[in-house]
Order: sequence, then structure tokens, then C-alpha cells
Amino acid sequence: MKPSVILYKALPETLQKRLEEHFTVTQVKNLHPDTVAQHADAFARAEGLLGSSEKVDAALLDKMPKLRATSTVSVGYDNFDVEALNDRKILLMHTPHALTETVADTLMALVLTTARRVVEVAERVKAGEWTKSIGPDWFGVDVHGKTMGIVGMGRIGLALARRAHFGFNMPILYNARRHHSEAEEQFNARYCDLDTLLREADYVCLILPLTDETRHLMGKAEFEKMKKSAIFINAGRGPVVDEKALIAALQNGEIHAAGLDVFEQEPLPVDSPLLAMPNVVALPHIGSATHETRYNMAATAVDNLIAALSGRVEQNCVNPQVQR
Ligand SMILES: NC(=O)C1=CN([C@@H]2O[C@H](COP(=O)(O)OP(=O)(O)OC[C@H]3O[C@@H](n4cnc5c(N)ncnc54)[C@H](O)[C@@H]3O)[C@@H](O)[C@H]2O)C=CC1
Ligand SMILES: O=C(O)C(=O)CO
Repeated sequence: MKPSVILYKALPETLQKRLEEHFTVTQVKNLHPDTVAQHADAFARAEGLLGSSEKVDAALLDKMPKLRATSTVSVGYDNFDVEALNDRKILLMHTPHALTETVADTLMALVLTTARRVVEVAERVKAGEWTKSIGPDWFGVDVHGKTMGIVGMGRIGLALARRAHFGFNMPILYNARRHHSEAEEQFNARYCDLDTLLREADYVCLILPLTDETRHLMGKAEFEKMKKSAIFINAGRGPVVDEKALIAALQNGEIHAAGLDVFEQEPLPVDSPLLAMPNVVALPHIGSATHETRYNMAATAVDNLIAALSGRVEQNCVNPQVQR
């Protein structure tokens, strides 16, 4: 008999078929308690779980006593209670590598868009304001040759450093939990503490996971340390930034501009003060959102679940130590 799996995300047809070749699949629209109650038998039978962007906590796991593996279509796994998974010996699979280059492209796009005010001036053109040769009130600031500060030199941070170094000739400062010899040797990146990075960087780019340690890593005191001319970018997770402090820093002119792909609350409420600021570029969490990359992520997640439920976990596992 095929193992039972709960799928809580729509998959491309080819991948849905591949999943169904290996498993008996119950598709649900989300993991809300009402949905779980509606499909209680399927949840009780499920040995696998596949999807993204939903909370997977102890209360949900208690409804799935047979669960052996969960596979998220993302690299970040802050939605999961990893301790509760470990206690129950449930594998957690994710999709590093599949999205690294695409997310680094998004970070670079945010840097360029905020620096050159691309959204703002394009809107002025559409509004019919381009009536004569432009003056300094339409100018942006340079990216090439400026100092890039990267907070989080992991897979994506490294791909951003490559772009900054080779594409834009930027000196690079970085902060992470450890020194990264590849970044230092290949991209001439210099490790420094967060305070030094905040004081010296022209672009402060956050690409960090959300953990107890990183929650509100950027607050009032941190924004005060940044240069008034500096641009702040976040494409990691929203709660790494105290959004109220960011709004105040922008309102008080403590920093020049911000490019944001992630927010404390998503979707970003339409009355957020961030949306009224011309010097803020707000994106709807599109870091990995290209057709190619989203397909590759979903394919990786399907393969990850097949490997995990057949006891062949070699890569992409957050907690391999729980393997039975
Ligand atoms: N906006 C989006 O659509 C996307 C956002 N992300 C986010 O980006 C994060 C990073 O992804 P990867 O680079 O693949 O992860 P990774 O695990 O390769 O890198 C994480 C880096 O953060 C550093 N770090 C962790 N805690 C830290 C701390 N307290 N202080 C300083 N540095 C710290 C680590 O040392 C490492 O260098 C993901 O966890 C996810 O939250 C990832 C993909 C898409
Ligand atoms: O993979 C992740 O962690 C995302 O945020 C979406 O790609």
C-alpha cells in the first residue's frame, strides 16, 4: 500500500502526478484547524506532509500520529516547530540551492530599484510629469563602487556578494555566525561585527533566517547607527526587523531609503505607513518567485518527500539526526 500524504499547496500537473505515483494524496487548501477537522481521517493516516507558508506546530502534529516526514517548498523553515518535530522523530526537508541565485537577483533588484528610484520615477512618467529634461529632483545615487554590507553570508548572501563584487565592483563587508573563506578569498569580502557594518555600509542587505536570535535584530539603535545616506534592504524574514523602528528611521530621515520583500505581517496591510513613502520599494515576498525557480523548488520538495519516506535521506534535511 502506498503511504498517505497530505498536500497543502497546488503543484504543477507533472509534479502532482509524480507525487501520486508514490503516495495516496489528499489535497487540502490549508492547515487551518477547521480544514484539519474536515479531513480528520486523512490527517490521522498521513505519513507525509508537503506544502508551504503554513504554521506546523505541536497541535497540528498531534492530529497526525503517523507522520514521518514533512517537506516544505521553501528554504526557510521558521513556520515549523522543529523541537516538536524532533521529539516525534519527524524529518523536516527543505529546498536550499533551488532558489539561491533567484533570491540574490531579487536582492540586487531591490538595491538598484531603491538607489535609482526606478518605481518612483516610472510612476511620475506614467502620471505625465515628464514634461521637460529632468533635473536633480529625479536623480538617484550610484550603486557601483559603493560599500555593500551583507548580514547573513549563507548560500544567498554569497550569491549576492558575487554579484556585488564582479558586477558592481563594490567593496563588501559582511556579518554572519562564522567567517566565510569563499567570500573573503573570491569576493574580497571583509568580516566585521554588526555595528561596524551598519556604520560603514552604503547598502545594508539582510538575508537571514528568522530565529530567536535574529528576531528584531534591527531596531531603533541599529537604524541610528546607519549612515543617513544608507539604503536598507531586507529579503530574509520580516520579523528580523522591528518594522515600527524602520518606519520611524525613514520618517526621521535617519536612513535614505528601503527595499523590502518581507514584512512583519504578510500580506502587508494596505494602511502600512511604508506604502505612503516614495523612498520605499515594497515587494510581495517575490524573492524566489520566477516560473523556473518555483518549479524547481516544488520538484525538489516532491523528491525530498519521496526520499524521506523511503528512508533515503542524503540531502536537504534540516534534522537528519532523527532518522529512524
Ligand atoms: N524573500 C524570499 O522569498 C526568501 C527569503 N529567504 C530567507 O533567507 C534566509 C537565508 O537563506 P540561505 O542563504 O539559503 O540560508 P543559509 O542557512 O545558507 O544562510 C544563513 C546565514 O545567516 C547567518 N546567520 C544566522 N543567524 C545569524 C545571526 N544571529 N547573526 C548573523 N548571522 C546569522 C548564518 O551564519 C548564515 O551565514 C532563509 O532562511 C529565508 O528566511 C530565502 C529564500 C527566499
Ligand atoms: O524559500 C523561502 O524561504 C521563501 O521565503 C520563499 O521562497
